[in-house]
Amino acid sequence: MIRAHSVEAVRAAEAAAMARLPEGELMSRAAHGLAEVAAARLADVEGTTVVGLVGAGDNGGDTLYAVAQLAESGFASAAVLVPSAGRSGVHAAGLRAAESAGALVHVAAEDPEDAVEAVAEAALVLDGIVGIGGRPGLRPEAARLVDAIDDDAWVIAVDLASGLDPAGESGEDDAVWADETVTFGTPKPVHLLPAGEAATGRLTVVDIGIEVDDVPAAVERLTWDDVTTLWPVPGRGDDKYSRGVLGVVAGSEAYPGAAVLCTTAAAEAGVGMLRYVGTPTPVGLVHQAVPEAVVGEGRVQAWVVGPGLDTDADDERAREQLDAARAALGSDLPVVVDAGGLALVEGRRGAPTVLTPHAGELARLLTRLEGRSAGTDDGTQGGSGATADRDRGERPVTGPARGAETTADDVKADPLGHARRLAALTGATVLLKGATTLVVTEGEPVRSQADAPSWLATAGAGDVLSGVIGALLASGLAPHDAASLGALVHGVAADRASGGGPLRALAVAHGLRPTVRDLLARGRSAPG
Ligand SMILES: NC(=O)C1=CN([C@@H]2O[C@H](COP(=O)(O)OP(=O)(O)OC[C@H]3O[C@@H](n4cnc5c(N)ncnc54)[C@H](OP(=O)(O)O)[C@@H]3O)[C@@H](O)[C@H]2O)[C@@H](O)CC1
Ligand SMILES: Nc1ncnc2c1ncn2[C@@H]1O[C@H](COP(=O)(O)OP(=O)(O)O)[C@@H](O)[C@H]1O
Ligand SMILES: [K+]
Repeated sequence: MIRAHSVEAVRAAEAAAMARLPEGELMSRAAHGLAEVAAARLADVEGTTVVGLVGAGDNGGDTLYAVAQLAESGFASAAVLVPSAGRSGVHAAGLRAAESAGALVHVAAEDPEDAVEAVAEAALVLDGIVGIGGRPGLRPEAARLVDAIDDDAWVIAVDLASGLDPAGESGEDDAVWADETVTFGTPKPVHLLPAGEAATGRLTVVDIGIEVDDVPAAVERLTWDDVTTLWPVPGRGDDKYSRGVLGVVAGSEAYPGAAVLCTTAAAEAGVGMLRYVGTPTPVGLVHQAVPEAVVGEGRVQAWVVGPGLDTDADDERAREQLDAARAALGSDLPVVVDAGGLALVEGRRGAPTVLTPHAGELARLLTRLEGRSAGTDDGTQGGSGATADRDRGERPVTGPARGAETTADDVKADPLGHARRLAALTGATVLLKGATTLVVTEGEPVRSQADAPSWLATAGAGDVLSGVIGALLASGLAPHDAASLGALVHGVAADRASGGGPLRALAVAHGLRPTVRDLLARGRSAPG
């Protein structure tokens, strides 16, 4: 698992490490790791010129020491000092080190044209304008230099791409766009969250000796190794019932295919048994495509409610299906709620729940639920029950006044904030789908998965995801694990099925079995 820590947690760990290490040791380790990555990359791009953009804080200090090391190694190295205070505005000892190693120094405040020219000529740029002490956005003098970076230059962000919000909460257009980020000690939330992930590029963590293993993460990302740990593997004593039965209420006369995709995915994910509840057309299709499924209600351990469900249909069979959907939501069993099922969500359920909206569905659900709670005194429905947990880097749930409309664009501009609002309002695990899929459960570190190719943005892919998560819930996984593990495996299956080319949802579903098999085999063959 990749674990990212809040700025506050990093500062505390840094203070603890500094108390037991000689002065300057942490920065020296950071700069050394940075310079090694930079030297390797200069070899890759066959470049010789490196420029460090140096800001006012320790991020600039790291960069100056790295520039010094690169100069000593024989690269044509320069430091461009960004602050308006010039030389006196940057890390003094770092500047001395760079100069005595033979690096050129360009002071933007004294000769802006010369500084721009130096930046434009670099094959490799180290962005050391700001790190975890930075406020989002770039000041004009910094932006001018960043604009001068050659399109072909390789950009390494020092700790994080300057201009991004280190907490990854707010999106920021005015930031460095890095090919690569070299961070220190532990990843920061911005590296894993939609607001900063794209501008972060490839991420390397340099071990500088700060200890965060026992510190709660703000954001987590499951990796392939976690499949071995978390995936429910049957034992000798198991039978189909003990492994977990999944009930699926999905598909309709209008959208019958969703039932096939969802049940196929659950079967491919290896669920113990499947029960399917639907109207005649999807029932016929599920019979054909998934002969393993049993049609009709019965005892189950978890439900999937909603893929392809038509909540407007009102013939008798559709009404029966909707009754089954409402009964599942009203039960004390775990439920994955997707698509049409989201329209049936009335607030908090008293049982494990995973809501799997995309941005538009999340916006509609928030608008409806917040509208309903407008003017009531019920704090649990309005989101005011959420508290800040600074250790986890979480912030209080904030948002527009209750009852205001939320749009899909609002959600896309702040996916994490909106997923948190829905989680606070419903008490459910909220899985917000997208290129980066967020899984938010109150009291848990956010999980952020980015395993899928963009080809996965195709109709029906969400129906497949709900089937995988349902299978995991039925086997007894907690909602937070089921949702994030489901997203990981769904993304990896998609990546393999795509192989760089087009993808259809059914191919993702059929790719699940070999994907899980290979990920489990990988764990078995891992050393140790
Ligand atoms: N933690 C660790 O274990 C270790 C941390 N290390 C390193 O320290 C870094 C943190 O250093 P830091 O605390 O000095 O803050 P930093 O990010 O350099 O920025 C603050 C300065 O920037 C300025 N400024 C702010 N916003 C701005 C903006 N938008 N645009 C322009 N300027 C802006 C602000 O000036 P102000 O505006 O307040 O006058 C202030 O002077 C960390 O990221 C890592 O690289 C390593 O050395 C090893 C161990
Ligand atoms: N740009 C993207 N890159 C990777 N995955 C994506 C991207 N956009 C969407 N996805 C994924 O594709 C799936 C789409 O699901 P959804 O929107 O519910 O489709 P449908 O409702 O048609 O089944 C989700 O798993 C989502 O995370
Ligand atoms: K930086």
